[in-house]
Amino acid sequence: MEAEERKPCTAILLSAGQGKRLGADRPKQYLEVGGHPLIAYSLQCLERSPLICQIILVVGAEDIEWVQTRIVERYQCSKVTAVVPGGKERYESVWKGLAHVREKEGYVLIHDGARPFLTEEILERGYETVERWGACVAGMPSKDTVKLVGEDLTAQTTPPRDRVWTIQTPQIFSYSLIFRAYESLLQKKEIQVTDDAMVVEQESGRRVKVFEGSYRNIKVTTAEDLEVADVFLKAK
Ligand SMILES: Nc1ccn([C@@H]2O[C@H](COP(=O)(O)OP(=O)(O)OP(=O)(O)O)[C@@H](O)[C@H]2O)c(=O)n1
Ligand SMILES: C[C@](O)(CO)[C@H](O)COP(=O)(O)O
Repeated sequence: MEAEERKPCTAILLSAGQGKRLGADRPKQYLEVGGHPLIAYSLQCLERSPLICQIILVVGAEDIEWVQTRIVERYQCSKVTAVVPGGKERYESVWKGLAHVREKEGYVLIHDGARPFLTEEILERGYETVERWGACVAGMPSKDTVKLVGEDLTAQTTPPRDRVWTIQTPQIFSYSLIFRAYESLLQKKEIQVTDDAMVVEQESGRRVKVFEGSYRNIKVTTAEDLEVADVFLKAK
């Protein structure tokens, strides 16, 4: 399909986390790895992609100015139309980003700024999937056996491994679906969600399709992940 026939897709790049599990002196997405801040890698991939029309960067309130000059201007990201403050939890940051989407007839792609290895191939696969399903997430088959474990740390059940996928970002939805799902979520008193697909599953009952991400598309969460990211970047 020609690019001009395609619906516009807005990216929300999440960068308002504090990186507590990594415990560096600043949020992990701003640590320099391979000569650039981690956030710069996925940001540049989104900037270059013909599939993305607008980028919304959601950052800590205290980092807005720094991100504007040291990231957006340094990497000449002309698609970034808004650098906005996030919330305490990831879902709050997504909600704040959704308020700045211009193309309400199109798609919204949500990506973790702490996942530096986004590629055009992943974006292509995601876009093709969202065109068919309206809601999709990147994932990969689990290489390990997964067990649900009780509070006493005894194994309770072992789901068949060929049905277990670990879920990544990007997660892509039609704007109306994700906006309504988040609007409904935020009415709740108790909120326990760890990704955007969960919000859609819970609040709309819609099935979310999983498409192939990449085993390289890791999220930098702990210090070991930073070492892995460094190795991947050196191999590039
Ligand atoms: N309130 C939050 C929390 C997370 N994120 C973003 O969501 C992504 C995935 O979150 P995670 O790895 O959990 O990052 P942190 O919240 O920073 O990590 P931690 O839980 O260790 O503090 C990251 O790009 C992070 O910046 C966000 O925008 N707003
Ligand atoms: C959205 C996500 O990256 C999918 O793997 C993940 O759930 C984020 O979780 P975290 O608790 O913010 O690390």
